[in-house]
Amino acid sequence: MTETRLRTWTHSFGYGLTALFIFTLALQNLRYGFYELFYLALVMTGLLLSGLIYTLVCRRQQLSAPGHLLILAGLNGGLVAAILALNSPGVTHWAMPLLVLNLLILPLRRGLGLSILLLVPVIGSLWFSQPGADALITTAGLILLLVVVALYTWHYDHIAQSAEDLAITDPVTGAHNSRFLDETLQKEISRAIATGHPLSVINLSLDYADEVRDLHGKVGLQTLFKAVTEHLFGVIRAGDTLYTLDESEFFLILPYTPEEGVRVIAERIRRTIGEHEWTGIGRTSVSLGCTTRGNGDTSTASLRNRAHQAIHEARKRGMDSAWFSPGESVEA
Ligand SMILES: Nc1nc2c(ncn2[C@@H]2O[C@H](COP(=O)(O)OP(=O)(O)OP(=O)(O)O)[C@@H](O)[C@H]2O)c(=O)[nH]1
Repeated sequence: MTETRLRTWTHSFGYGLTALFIFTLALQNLRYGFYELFYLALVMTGLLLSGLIYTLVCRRQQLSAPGHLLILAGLNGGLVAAILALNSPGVTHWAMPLLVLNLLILPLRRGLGLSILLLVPVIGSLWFSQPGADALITTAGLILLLVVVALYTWHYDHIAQSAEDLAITDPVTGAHNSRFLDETLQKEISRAIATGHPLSVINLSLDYADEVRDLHGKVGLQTLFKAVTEHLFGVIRAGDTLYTLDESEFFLILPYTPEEGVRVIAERIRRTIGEHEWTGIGRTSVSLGCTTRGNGDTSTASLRNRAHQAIHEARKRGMDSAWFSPGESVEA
């Protein structure tokens, strides 16, 4: 299940169950003749149902739907106004489902902020209208509920972020993986088209990887691969992104980098890798295929293929070299 769909389900259940709960309170207050509370609960039920409808209408933009903040601010504000106006101690308990709903639906910081804004007047009115011991127990209950739900939300966000990082990261090298390459490259191509800035890429391959594997085993090759990854992270500048494709191939996306720039950085990478003494391996070298986006390049495939072919050209020239293939240009 995607995050968007999961959120649509949880938001719908959250609004739906809270609406049912508050509507039950409305009926109970009607039965006992507390008409002000009955109308308050009815308005809240209406707002909760509008939240449910909004969730279903915006189900494709659930992660960024701004209307939830308005609906929840209305619910929280309405309850605070009612607590202050009605002076009815029982109403403070209605804050409990709202605290949970704020944190279930809004991003953690906003949910926490809104809940604290709700809790301050609720707790104030408790201490004003109830005996100290009762107020203390209810205050402790409300704060405990807020802390537990906030911690749970934080924990969920943390796990979701880790899962997302794992999905786009190579577990051996810590660089991004090939799955994330096309997604990022397409975004960078669109950005380059929109802004007119140059975009270059480098496909980079370890020379003699098979020989390294035969001599030092799979572990030796992996160690070298990891060390070269770290070296590359140290050479490239902020904004460049590095991807590891298989156990001997890398890809670099270099935004805002023209042909002269990619030639400079490719040569720097080739030279520094060739000069380095690699622990357990000794000397090694790389072949690099570079290209810069031409105005005919609108897809990731054209840039990736051209950079890949440029590596073959570099290898034909005897390894340890960089080859640049110019981009495709079309008449405007
Ligand atoms: N994307 C990218 N381009 C680089 C990098 N290093 C050099 N370049 C390109 O090569 C050009 C010349 O780089 P340098 O020889 O380091 O000269 P520089 O004047 O210090 O470069 P900057 O101040 O980084 O622009 C830069 O303008 C960039 O286009 C790098 O790490 N990443």
